[in-house]
Amino acid sequence: MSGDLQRTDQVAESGETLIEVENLKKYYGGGGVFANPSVKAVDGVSFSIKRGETLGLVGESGCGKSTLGRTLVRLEEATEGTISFDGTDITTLSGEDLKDWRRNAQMVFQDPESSLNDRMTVGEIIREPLDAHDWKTKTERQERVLDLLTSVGLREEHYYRYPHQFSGGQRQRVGIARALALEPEFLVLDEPVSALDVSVQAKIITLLEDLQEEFDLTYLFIAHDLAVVRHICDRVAVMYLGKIMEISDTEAVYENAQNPYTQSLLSAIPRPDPSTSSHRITLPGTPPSPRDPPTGCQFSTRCPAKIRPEGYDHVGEETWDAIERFREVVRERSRMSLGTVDRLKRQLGTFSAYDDIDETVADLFGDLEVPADVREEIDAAAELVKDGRPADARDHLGEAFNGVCDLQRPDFHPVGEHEHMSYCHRHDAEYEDVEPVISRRTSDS
Ligand SMILES: Nc1ncnc2c1ncn2[C@@H]1O[C@H](COP(=O)(O)OP(=O)(O)OP(=O)(O)O)[C@@H](O)[C@H]1O
Repeated sequence: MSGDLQRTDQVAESGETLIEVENLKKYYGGGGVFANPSVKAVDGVSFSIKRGETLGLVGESGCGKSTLGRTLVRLEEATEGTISFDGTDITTLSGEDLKDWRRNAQMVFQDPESSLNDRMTVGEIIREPLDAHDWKTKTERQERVLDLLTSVGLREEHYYRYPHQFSGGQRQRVGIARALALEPEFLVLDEPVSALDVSVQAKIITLLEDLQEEFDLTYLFIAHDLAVVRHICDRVAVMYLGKIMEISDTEAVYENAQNPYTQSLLSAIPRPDPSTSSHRITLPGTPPSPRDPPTGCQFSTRCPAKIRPEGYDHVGEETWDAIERFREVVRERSRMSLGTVDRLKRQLGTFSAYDDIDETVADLFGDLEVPADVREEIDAAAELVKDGRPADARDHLGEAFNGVCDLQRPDFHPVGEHEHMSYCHRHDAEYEDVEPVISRRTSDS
């Protein structure tokens, strides 16, 4: 861990920004009268990466990590926003300018199995980008490939072998050598070790760290594995449904998370020191579809610290929790056509047992004390569902129970030293802080 701290200090000392991302969006599809709504894979993110640092990007599957990484290296066109690389907005580059810039930013993919062309030798694979960019002479390219093979811990004689003759770890070394061929400054490492055995993972991580030092590289490190991220990254960004929820120095995020989503993610990791306080937070339901994200905070449908609207102080925590779950059921019903009911029931897991809405209501509220005003709204919504109008039921519940988290996008608030930022309404002075709310709600359950 001391090595990590040292590295953070070095980066902080240099402090020069290499990449500055402003309000970046990447939407897929949409457009046209009959098209489905677009998939909002990345939905307005802003952050920067300093030269020489490793920024980790974590979050559940489908939250937009790969799309963000691919957009940063222009494998995807941004829908909106800017990516300034060393002061130049690269979202508008085209032709020769784009080709020239591409040398600077490369990507290493998760699956070394499928990302390497099995009909080419390892040497050809690594040489390909050099050929494509007409890099120096043929002999110099050959020499460059031999140097790269050594740099990534392979041997010169591997030049004439084929990827299928290699182990997963060796193939990933080839992928890394190829990414380094044109001497880039920036690498997006998209789950570079997730497909490898644990013992091999450590070797590849060490290699990436050594290469970073040797070639002065800047990394965006995308990962599911929070332990790996903690080890290798100087700073971490936490993503949910296309949005960055929190970003700061790695230790600040792991030891002093401010955002309810980050706290939920981290609460799932067993802590080495059981004496430190932590609450296990179990998130209800599944993330909403990026085609139909919530109007307010992206995390509002599952947030353990969600702000209640005024006028409901008389409702107990458990009853309020049941209201939120009921809203989730109705929301899901409003999204599906009748033909997809069965598929949805299977997907919804805990909600799958509820064949009709009365049973759902009985199951969620049966044992609870439900004030009359709440009961009235729930019953009215249940009637609308029975009438085959789940969208009206959803709107009815919205009018009754929507609060600021449902209705408004939060700001990205500074929440501590080292440019620690978090996306949550609770950082507004008028609301109670995240921590006491979560500890109260999780100790009640
Ligand atoms: N080419 C595409 N066309 C349409 N939708 C896409 C496309 N690529 C990704 N998506 C959608 O965008 C969303 C974000 O996907 P993305 O792969 O970026 O997430 P991720 O966090 O990297 O997930 P994973 O960890 O599983 O790779 C998902 O809903 C995905 O289905």
